[in-house]
Amino acid sequence: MQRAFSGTGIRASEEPLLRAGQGPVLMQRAAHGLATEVARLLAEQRGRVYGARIVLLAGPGNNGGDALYAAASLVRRGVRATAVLSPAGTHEQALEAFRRAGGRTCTLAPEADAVPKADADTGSGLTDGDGNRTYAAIPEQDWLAEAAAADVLIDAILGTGAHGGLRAPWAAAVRALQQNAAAGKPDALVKSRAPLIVACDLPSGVDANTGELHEPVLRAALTVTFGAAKTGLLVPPGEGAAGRLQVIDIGLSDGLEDPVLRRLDATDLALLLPSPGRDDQKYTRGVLGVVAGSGQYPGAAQLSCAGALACGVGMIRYLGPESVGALIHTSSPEVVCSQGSVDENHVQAWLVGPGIGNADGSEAKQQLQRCRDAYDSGLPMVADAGALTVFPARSSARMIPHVILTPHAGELAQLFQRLDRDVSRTQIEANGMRYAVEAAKLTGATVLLKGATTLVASPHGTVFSQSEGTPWLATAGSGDTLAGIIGALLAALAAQTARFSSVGIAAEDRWAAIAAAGASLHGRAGVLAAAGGPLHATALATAVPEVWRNLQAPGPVI
Ligand SMILES: NC(=O)C1=CN([C@@H]2O[C@H](COP(=O)(O)OP(=O)(O)OC[C@H]3O[C@@H](n4cnc5c(N)ncnc54)[C@H](O)[C@@H]3O)[C@@H](O)[C@H]2O)[C@@H](O)CC1
Ligand SMILES: Nc1ncnc2c1ncn2[C@@H]1O[C@H](COP(=O)(O)OP(=O)(O)O)[C@@H](O)[C@H]1O
Ligand SMILES: [K+]
Repeated sequence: MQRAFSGTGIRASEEPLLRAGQGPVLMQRAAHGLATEVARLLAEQRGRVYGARIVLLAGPGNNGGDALYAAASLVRRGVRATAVLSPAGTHEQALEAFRRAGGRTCTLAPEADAVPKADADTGSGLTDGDGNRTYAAIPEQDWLAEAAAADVLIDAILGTGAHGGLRAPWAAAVRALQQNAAAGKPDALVKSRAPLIVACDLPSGVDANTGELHEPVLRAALTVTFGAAKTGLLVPPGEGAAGRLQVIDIGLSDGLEDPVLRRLDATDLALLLPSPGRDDQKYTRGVLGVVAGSGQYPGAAQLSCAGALACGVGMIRYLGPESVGALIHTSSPEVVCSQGSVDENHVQAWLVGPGIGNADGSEAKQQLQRCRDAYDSGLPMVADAGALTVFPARSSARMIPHVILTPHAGELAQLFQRLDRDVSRTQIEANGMRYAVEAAKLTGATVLLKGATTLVASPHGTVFSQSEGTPWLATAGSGDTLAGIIGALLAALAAQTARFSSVGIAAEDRWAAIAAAGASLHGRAGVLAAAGGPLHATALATAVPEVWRNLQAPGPVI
């Protein structure tokens, strides 16, 4: 399981080491990790490290220091490196090491434009191996051209010491880089693509604690982060700016306290996903009741049932209009369909809401009543789509973590409105974690906020984040399938607390873990079904069993 910590938490864990004079050692470990990852990237892209070109944007703090030390070691491997320095100052020892190695520098002008000044005491670009001036400066303005021609651009302007977004002159410098990239520079004759951006510790402008973006932010292909993952790198929208995440161990693990969030990995899924035992029969494996679909949206019911069936649910009891039941029977004859009431159906969990419509007709009213009855039954429940418009009706002082709400950002904004809290979709998209956590606290329910990174907040404060999917999942019916997957896992796993404790998840957090496992399976199924190309929701359920099989850890060879 991957764990993420707040930037402040990670800094606190560094404190005792810093007091013990270990700061330089930590920085060397960080720099070594960064240099190794950049070298790996260069080797992948170019076939070799020697002769590559990098530009680093080195801010005034330790973040810039990390990158300067890393670049110094890359220069010693034959990389041509140019550091753009902050007028506010630079980590002196790291700069010295960089210059000694033969790195080139220029310093941004303090005013709010991107025009840099060549370092005052250089000019001619000379280097000498043993004198004081062991570096060369680059002429004014040239750093932008140098950046465009580079193989890798290292963003080391701000790290965990950042307060807010980039200020002048860095903000202007980053905007200038972005404008160049948008205008199609660099010259295609020289280089076929823009430099790969590597963020040192985190992309500058991403809030390490919340994942909020303070623009301008350079979108990284790779983020090399030190000590542990910062929360902001595993939640939206920060994760989208960070690219691939590589965590470098710098020896902080002893000081790290409770993580802010967790991410289930393939091993966790293999341990958590249910598999039938010899003595099982269909009722013990979990029966899922489904209240979904309407004359207007029959497909949502079919997709939800298909998602649940793909997870090997013991049985589905479907409640809804006869016409929808007939359709479900055609695509999934194993589903038991009726028009009965919730009370008449014995199940382990309910999935309510996909495609029930919001019209006032008697059919929709009946479905909404079934949703309420399912809630009143006190059984574990997934409330999706249409059910989110009636539930929860009021802010609840009760803890109901067994109720899993699955809104996307727009639906969460509506939910907040019903709770007399004015939060817009845009605000939720800018800081998903804050609002998922707040919604879980307000409702007492488990809240799964859908998106490229899906967050699951338990009302007890635990947060999971999953991001295995593909943008191809943004297609109609994808969410219905997800609801079915989570419903099936809920029916099978709700009572199996031991399974969760075996992977370090408290019993009270198992509802959130079930939702997170569902999101992970759904994302993986999306990647498999899309295979790099388009995806339609029906293909998702079909892909789930193969994803599941691939997750199972190989058994012992007897
Ligand atoms: N503390 C440690 O023991 C270690 C720190 N490491 C590195 O050090 C970084 C943290 O270093 P620092 O605490 O020096 O902080 P930063 O390097 O993030 O930057 C702090 C400096 O930036 C300025 N600044 C803050 N916000 C700004 C803004 N919005 N616009 C412009 N300037 C701004 C501050 O005035 C300060 O001078 C980590 O991200 C990591 O890269 C690593 O070397 C590992 C060990
Ligand atoms: N850009 C994206 N990248 C990865 N997954 C996405 C992206 N956009 C949406 N998804 C996922 O696709 C699903 C869409 O659900 P939803 O919006 O409810 O669709 P629908 O209501 O049409 O079924 C969610 O699981 C969400 O996490
Ligand atoms: K950075």
